[in-house]
Amino acid sequence: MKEIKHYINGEYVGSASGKQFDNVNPVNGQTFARVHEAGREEVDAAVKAARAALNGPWGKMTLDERTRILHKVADGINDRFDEFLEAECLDTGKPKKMASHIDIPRGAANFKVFADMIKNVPAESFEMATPDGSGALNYAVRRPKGVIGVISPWNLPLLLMTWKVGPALACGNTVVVKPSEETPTTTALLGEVMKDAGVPDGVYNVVHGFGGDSAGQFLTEHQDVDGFTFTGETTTGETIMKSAARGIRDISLELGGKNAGLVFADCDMDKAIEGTMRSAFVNCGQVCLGTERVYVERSIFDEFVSRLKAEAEKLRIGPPDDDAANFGPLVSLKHREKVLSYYQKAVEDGATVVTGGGVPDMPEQYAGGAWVQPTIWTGLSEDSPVVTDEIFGPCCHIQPFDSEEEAIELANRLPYGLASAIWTENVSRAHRVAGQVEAGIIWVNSWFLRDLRTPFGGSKQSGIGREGGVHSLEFYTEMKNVCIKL
Ligand SMILES: NC(=O)c1ccc[n+]([C@@H]2O[C@H](COP(=O)([O-])OP(=O)(O)OC[C@H]3O[C@@H](n4cnc5c(N)ncnc54)[C@H](O)[C@@H]3O)[C@@H](O)[C@H]2O)c1
Ligand SMILES: O=C/C=C/C=C(\O)C(=O)O
Repeated sequence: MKEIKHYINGEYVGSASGKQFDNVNPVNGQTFARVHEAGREEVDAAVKAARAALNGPWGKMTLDERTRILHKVADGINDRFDEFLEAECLDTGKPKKMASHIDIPRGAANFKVFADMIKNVPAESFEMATPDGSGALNYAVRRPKGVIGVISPWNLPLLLMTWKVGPALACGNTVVVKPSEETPTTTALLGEVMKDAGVPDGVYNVVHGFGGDSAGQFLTEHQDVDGFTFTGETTTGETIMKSAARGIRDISLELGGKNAGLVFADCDMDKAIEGTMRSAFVNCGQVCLGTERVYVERSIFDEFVSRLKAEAEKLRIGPPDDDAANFGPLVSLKHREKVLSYYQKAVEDGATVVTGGGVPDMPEQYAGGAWVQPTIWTGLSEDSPVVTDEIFGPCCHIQPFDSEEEAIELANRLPYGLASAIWTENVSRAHRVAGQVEAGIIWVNSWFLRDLRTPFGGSKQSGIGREGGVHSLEFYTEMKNVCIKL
């Protein structure tokens, strides 16, 4: 069986302990690879390699050389597009059609965009007067933050990992990546691309394993890591924040959400249905920005619900290779248990199940997979856990509202604040509501439309800090002010 090893100092290495875990295909529940689990020893070796590369070849490289190499990394991903696609779909079960449009191209773009950006970022300078009349000049330069610990989730594995590694390397840092235990393959494969592109050994390191009492915890506790960038659940973010506090290390946290879609009667209904369909069901609902709460103005509520139901029932469930399929399994049977527990809870709490609510019948060869039905509910109380907790599944609850004020209040009532989608053709309303919804990312008449130069992140319990554009450069560099007395 295939083995997935750590990538440390430019070499694929196994764990000294011999500990391994299964990599399971969610399409059929079968183990297709064994993954080495890092102990403190491997994590330490990876951090040491990253430190040496930072002080050595990578730190000494010119900006031009570094950015040229990062372009080669992007080209390397594109050259091996089909391998990345195959690997990502084996780990996640997602439709190849989707991964070939979103995950893999963004994996490459994340290197190009930030390599170009770092070359064009201006420096700040201030002239000042001094009592002796000679004056002084201040200028600020950016220096790499150092060794960055990157901890990434399983829902968009390559996209979300490179979203951090791209800018981190562009800024001259070195990294130790701990991908999700569910989806280690593309992060491992990227090591080969790094090597071929001429990235010096030790710049990009990968350690595999779980979170608590495993590679994730060992990495965040390692005192020679200068900062952590994490995407995942809010509770994990809290744990990482505590570890990072020791030694005063910086953090960037992109966390969970329970995002609201607000659909006004003056919307273009076709657009609102198409966008809400994607935001609730794409990637089997496993997108942090997804809409699990839909609020619809009462006069169009019935029409909206019946149209969304009709569209959800047209989703084609199937494995990654099925070109007609646009809906894959959840990432794992364990995650399906969690999602199904909310499906059950919705019924207990008195929901009307508009569609779905269970497990689809699948052909024999897929019977062991993590399949679940796309599900829509109405009629729940706003206090039901189904409406307040992030489920991270292909489901949404639709609730009517009567006024703009009420819609905003409903959107803002939870402690999360990641994203929101507003559907209206009234431009004044669009600006007004966008200004009042408490979220880091607002889309009007669209969803998941991404310009990588824009600030990306969550407010409230959905995160700390922003990545994207110059905001990534802020996190991945230290500003140093030099004051010269003239
Ligand atoms: N805000 C965003 O941009 C964004 C994007 C994608 C996903 N998410 C969130 O991610 C979650 C789904 O991903 P997940 O289930 O993989 O999240 P998770 O928090 O369970 O795991 C994420 C990563 O953290 C590691 N980890 C877990 N416990 C750890 C610990 N104690 N110390 C160090 N590392 C630890 C895991 O092994 C994994 O690599 C959802 O909550 C989703 O909203 C947020
Ligand atoms: O699941 C969450 C999706 C996050 C997307 C990004 O971080 C991005 O598009 O850069």
